[in-house]
Amino acid sequence: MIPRIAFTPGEPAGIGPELAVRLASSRANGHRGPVQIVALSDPDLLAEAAERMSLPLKLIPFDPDSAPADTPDGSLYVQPITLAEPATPGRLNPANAPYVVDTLRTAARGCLQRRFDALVTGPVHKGVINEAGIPFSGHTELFAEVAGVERVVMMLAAEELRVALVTTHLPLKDVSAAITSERLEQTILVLHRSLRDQFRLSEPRIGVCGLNPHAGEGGHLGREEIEVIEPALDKLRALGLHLLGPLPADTLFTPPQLARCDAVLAMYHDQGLPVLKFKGFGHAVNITLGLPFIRTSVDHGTALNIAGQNEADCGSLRAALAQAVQLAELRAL
Ligand SMILES: NC(=O)c1ccc[n+]([C@@H]2O[C@H](COP(=O)([O-])OP(=O)(O)OC[C@H]3O[C@@H](n4cnc5c(N)ncnc54)[C@H](O)[C@@H]3O)[C@@H](O)[C@H]2O)c1
Ligand SMILES: N[C@H](C(=O)O)[C@H](O)COP(=O)(O)O
Repeated sequence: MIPRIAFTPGEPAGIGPELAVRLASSRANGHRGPVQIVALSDPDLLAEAAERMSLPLKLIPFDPDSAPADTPDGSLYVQPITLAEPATPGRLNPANAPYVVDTLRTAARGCLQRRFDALVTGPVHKGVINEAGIPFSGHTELFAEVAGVERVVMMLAAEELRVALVTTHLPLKDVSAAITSERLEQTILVLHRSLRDQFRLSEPRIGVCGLNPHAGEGGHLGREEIEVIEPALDKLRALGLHLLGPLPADTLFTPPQLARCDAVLAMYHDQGLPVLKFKGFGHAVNITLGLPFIRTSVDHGTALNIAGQNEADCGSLRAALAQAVQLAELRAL
């Protein structure tokens, strides 16, 4: 099998175009087997990035009706989507936001139609997309909408650590109300199923963080653990799931507790992701669980401060590609 992977380089003024060029030129450091990488992008954007970086880049028109073929070194297949205006590295332009969203929607639809075996995404800038008048909180939420799936789960993985989130991109003041029994149960079931079926862990062990300091200190520092989290965990334990917690996050993220878990479930974005990124920034992978297609992504943002300067590190993108290929190969078994 030669996996056919859709790749969206993301925000055109960010480091995505450079990462695409670097991926083409040094793919051997990531996934080593044959793989067809199809960039959904403006070809001129990629060609300009390659020229700035003094690296060769051959863009091969993608033919969806041809058999999957390996990507030669220094090349990418391309499905062209045209920018509204030329992009300048480091300078956000809301006029190009519809282009970014178009690349994501087109790639996701291609996956749903089985035209691609998986999707790897580069970084987008959520702010500029909203400034353009397009409500957007992240890839995760957009792909759930395109696929018509009610509950997906964001999980980032680095080395031995996997961190999944109950809530994703929402203001901190809204987190408590968003953590309902129903949402928690659905999230844990999606995570459990993915660890078992996609990551081949026969009896996944999930460590669950509390929401409040010291997991609520017996109700003296918040009651969400008593009223929402513990009842949901009890219900799922009765179904046979191996769940640890709710434990205070600063206890669960210690080596002895982590050794007891295959994944940690954090209640909100900045409870879990800083730990994960401290452990693995630069080679961690963001994986959306619960979609009807495989989607992986980089662990970093658009890095506007270094865009166009040939400084962007491609480690996380390579890891995201390797993870997507591995999941696609496992699915094909
Ligand atoms: N996968 C995604 O689409 C994704 C992920 C995270 C953040 N974002 C978005 O990116 C935008 C900017 O976010 P931010 O500034 O908080 O985070 P950022 O990751 O863009 O930058 C944080 C720091 O890390 C550096 N950095 C990031 N990636 C790098 C790379 N590959 N090589 C070398 N250095 C790198 C940057 O230069 C910067 O100093 C926001 O709009 C945010 O929402 C998108
Ligand atoms: N929460 C992610 C992170 O901090 O790395 C990032 O914003 C990307 O999320 P999406 O894949 O949903 O865009």
